[in-house]
Amino acid sequence: MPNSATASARFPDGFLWGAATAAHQIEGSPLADGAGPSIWTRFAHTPGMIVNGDTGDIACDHYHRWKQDVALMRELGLKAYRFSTSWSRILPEGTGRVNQAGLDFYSRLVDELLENGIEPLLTLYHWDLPAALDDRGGWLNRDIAQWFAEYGDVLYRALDGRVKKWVTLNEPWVVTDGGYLHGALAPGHRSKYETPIATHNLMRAHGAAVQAYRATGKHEIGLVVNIEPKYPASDSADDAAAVKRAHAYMNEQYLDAALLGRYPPELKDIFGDAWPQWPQEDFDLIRQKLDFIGINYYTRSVTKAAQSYPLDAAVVKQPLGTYTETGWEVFPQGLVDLLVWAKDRYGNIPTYITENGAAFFDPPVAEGGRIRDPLRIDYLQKHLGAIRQAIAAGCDIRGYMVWSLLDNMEWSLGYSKRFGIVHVNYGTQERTPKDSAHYYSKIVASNGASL
Ligand SMILES: OC[C@@H]1[C@@H](O)[C@H](O)[C@@H](O)c2[nH]c(CCc3ccccc3)c[n+]21
Repeated sequence: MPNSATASARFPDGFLWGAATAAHQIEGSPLADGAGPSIWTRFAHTPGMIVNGDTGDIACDHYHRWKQDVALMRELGLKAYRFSTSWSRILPEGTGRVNQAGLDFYSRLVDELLENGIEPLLTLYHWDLPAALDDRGGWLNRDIAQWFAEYGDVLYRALDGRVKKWVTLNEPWVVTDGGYLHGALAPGHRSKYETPIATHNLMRAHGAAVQAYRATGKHEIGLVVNIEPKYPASDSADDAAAVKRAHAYMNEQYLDAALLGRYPPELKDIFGDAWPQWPQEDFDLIRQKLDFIGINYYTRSVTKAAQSYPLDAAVVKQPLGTYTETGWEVFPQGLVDLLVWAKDRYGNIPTYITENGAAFFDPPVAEGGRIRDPLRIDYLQKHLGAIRQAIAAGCDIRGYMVWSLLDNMEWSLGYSKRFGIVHVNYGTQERTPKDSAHYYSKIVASNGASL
């Protein structure tokens, strides 16, 4: 809990306060103006994959309402906006022919952001792989490193300078664990052999895209990972070993590859004969100097040894814990612990909290358009306090992007979970700032002093 030192800590001048979204979750119109389908267009139209049969065909209709959404960000006083571009809007076949209408959409969005004093943070890949590339093996095909670099290069040449903070990948761990091991996310594979291959090609593609940026880009590029602290359920040796495996698998695997040029040794134990030995030149490609990292933090996992694949570990629900609608424990101390861990392991690289937020059941829009979401306000307050503690502990945290600006399509959970600080009525597409939006707006205006 905060002490006199941390309570007096403050957010540094110029701290970048913003909100985050992702293309497939808010845009809708996935095939408009020459865009090609992504694996999420396919996955959502595959019966049984998404709760209630929801799809991203309309979502928040941001593809048409982008100007009003930027005006909303302006009203909230946001300093930055983290969004992702849809690879298959830009390159409908994934490589080769550029769809100018797709590029124009993002160019107009960036100009509108800049005209409203909002800094764009652009994520190249937030899970929506072009279906045409999945047909060619997708993340299982080593050629994807060049395909991804080519895609990045198209955007760098079109937008660098207006966009000064670039992100290659959003959460490679989720892409592989969800898309290739457990199958809950597109492309819905379930293979312990494919998972490490997808991991390695994602990281090779990350490296190739950073290399391509260094050839023409004049600003900053980084990687976004989701990390989740693992705490032992007991002081038994088995639980300690389970924590070690879970921590290596989720928290160390991708940052070690990108920043240290190696995978944690536990991965070989975890995947056994499914863990390939990769050539050194792959790590030379993967390990590229980064200007920053993005950390997406939501919760922690109290972990015990248990029969499970591949970790032989299980999460232990906390009887006295507070949980969100997605079943994640509210545990802000975990953010402090992990930021300090990352500082010590990777040498205090500039860090943005690129996602943090919660889904709670929000009441319907009350008279006068008010939506009371006290649990989300409490969640944000506690986690912003944790960031302030981490800064006081010496972590170089440069900014915070709340997840999410808008209620949106929560992947396989469809529209059943609402993470937005702004409510979306999917029938009318009306946006209504929740109490948490007004709370966050004051935080931004006071650089966290009103926390
Ligand atoms: O689930 C809320 C958000 C998603 O809407 C974002 O697109 C994604 O970047 C994101 N990552 C996480 C944490 C990792 C995670 C994702 C999905 C399922 C379980 C854990 C939470 N979220």
